[in-house]
Parts: sequence; structure tokens; C-alpha cells
Amino acid sequence: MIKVQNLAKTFGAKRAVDGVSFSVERGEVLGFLGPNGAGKSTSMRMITGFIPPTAGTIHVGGFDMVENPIPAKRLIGYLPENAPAYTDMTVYGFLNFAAEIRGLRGDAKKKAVYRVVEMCFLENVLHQSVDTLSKGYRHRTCFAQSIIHDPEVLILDEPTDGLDPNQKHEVRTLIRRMGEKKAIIFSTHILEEVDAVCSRAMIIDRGKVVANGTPQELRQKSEFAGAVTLRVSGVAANSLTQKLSQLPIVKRAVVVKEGAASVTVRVFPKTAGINGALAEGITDTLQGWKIEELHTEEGRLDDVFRNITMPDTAKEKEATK
Ligand SMILES: Nc1ncnc2c1ncn2[C@@H]1O[C@H](COP(=O)(O)OP(=O)(O)OP(=O)(O)O)[C@@H](O)[C@H]1O
Repeated sequence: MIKVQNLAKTFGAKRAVDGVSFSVERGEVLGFLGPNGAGKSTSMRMITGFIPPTAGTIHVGGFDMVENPIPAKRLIGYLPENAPAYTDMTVYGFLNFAAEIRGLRGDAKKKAVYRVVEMCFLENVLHQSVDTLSKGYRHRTCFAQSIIHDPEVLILDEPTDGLDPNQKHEVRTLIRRMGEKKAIIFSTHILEEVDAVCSRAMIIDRGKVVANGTPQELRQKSEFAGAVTLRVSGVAANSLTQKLSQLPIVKRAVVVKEGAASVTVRVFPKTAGINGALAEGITDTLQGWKIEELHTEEGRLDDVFRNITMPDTAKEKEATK
């Protein structure tokens, strides 16, 4: 549904987006991750046809966004960052207006408004003017207008930004549900959202794609993937780490927490992908010791994000661990 090839955007001397390529099919939710200023919003603005690319091509539903923007834009619902909805219209009036702009009339318009009001939980504020709404409700109203025409493609720029935890949960559920039938791209700074909503995630840094995969694949790139964390009681921390470091498959053992009764240690394997073997090796070596808890870690997205987008800082930190 969305196909982007070698997309680039320069603002003066600044290359905000620098050769980005990817595609999103129906039934996929692609998460855009990246530090501030990475080029996420600029990419989204180009994909939705709001600003022209400096180079590269964008196809939506087979239509070229630059050559043939009208049918391409018809397929898209777009929630921009800080969506401007400061209006003295009521929520109901605003949604009717948005439906009309999208060419809906009569019964079709009524149904469309009713559908988004229900989906975005706007019943309670339907007759309140948009500029008096709380941030969360204003945000949901903007979200509702972006899906009023039931688009096949949704581009959502930080759709959960500024929402309370309950609203975040509702919006994530909504995106996941819509993602079963639509092609969705959404940007976020919240890494748990990637797990909660995305079928695939892409990390963008300084205008370039630096990682692209399922949340599981990305987590596997973490140093924590395959590490074993264990809590042992009745032992001194240094004798435990010394014992564990003797295992040939162990890279290093680090004390995570040292309490009066027990010690928690994280053990990193020398090579990735030997999960079972590491846990087994540890339990064999510590036979007779009191292991109270032991689990193999899946890997952490925040660790992958930091390592990819701040490699030098992350390495310095690593050296002092
Ligand atoms: N209209 C513009 N004129 C000049 N520079 C711009 C313009 N729009 C964006 N930029 C620059 O392009 C770069 C990418 O900005 P963009 O808003 O796409 O980043 P982002 O990944 O969405 O960041 P954030 O997570 O903070 O929203 C930034 O350095 C920004 O200052």
C-alpha cells in the first residue's frame, strides 16, 4: 500500500531525510522510532503529500504522490504532530465539516460521524466547542477527523503524545485493531508502544534508516538478549561472580543487586543465541547453591535504541559498567 524509495529532503544545507526506502502492506503497523530531529515528521509530511520530496518516490495504493496526488491523498488519513484543531466549532460540527471535506454527504456523512464518535469515545463532549476541550479529548477529536473517511492508509505522528495512561491504552488498542485491515505508520518515542502495537519497527537516525525489523528481531540485537539473571541466597557477591566467570560460555557476570540475604547477578554469554545452554551451564555449576530465581532475558528495545542512535555514549557507559 505504501512504497517509499530513496526518499530525501533537504532544508538549505540540512539533510533532514537522507535516502529512506521501505514499504508497508495492508495489515501491517509500522512504528517509526528515532531521536528528536531524526526526520520522522518530515518523512510523514512527504508521504502524505504535505511537502514535496527533494528526491525519491512515494507510491500510495499504486499512485505516485508527486505525479498523481489526488487519488493518493484520498486513501490517506493523517494525524499531524500537534494537530491544529483550535476551532470554536463543536466536536459534532467539526467532524461533520471534516466529513464534508472528504466528500461525504447525507446518510454516509451521518454514519461516518457516528462511527468515529464511537471509536474515539467522544460521546461526552459531542456538543462542546473544540477549543474548550482538554488536551486528550482535543487529540482524540483530531484522531477522529483523520479516520472519518475510513482510509486504507493511516499516518499518525505521535498519536499518543500527551494522553493519560488510560487514553494511551485506548488509542493503542484502536491502532492495533485498525492495523488488521489497514496499512499504518505511526511515530512514537515510547518504546513499549512498539511491542504493544507494531508488527514492525524502523529506527531512523539523522535522516537514515538504521534498523528495520519485528520488535522481536530488534530486541535480539540487544546485549541483554540471551543474558541470564539469577538471584542466589547465602553467598557473597564476589564468590558468585568468580564462580560464574569460570564458565567457558560466560563473557562476564555483573552484580545487579546485593542484599543482606541474597545477591542478584546478570550473566552475559560470549556468543548470542545459546540461551538454553547458558541457563543450563549456570544451574550445573551452581549445584548445591540456593538459586531463588533464574530467567533468560529477551533483550531490550531501549538498549538497542541507545546503541544504534548514540553508539559512542553507549560504549563509554558500557566501559564503566
Ligand atoms: N521546515 C523546515 N525548515 C528547516 N528545517 C526543518 C524544517 N522541518 C524540519 N526541519 C529540520 O529537519 C530535521 C528533522 O526534523 P523532523 O521534525 O522530521 O524530526 P523528528 O524525527 O520528527 O523529530 P521529533 O521526534 O523531535 O518530532 C530537524 O533537524 C529539523 O530541525
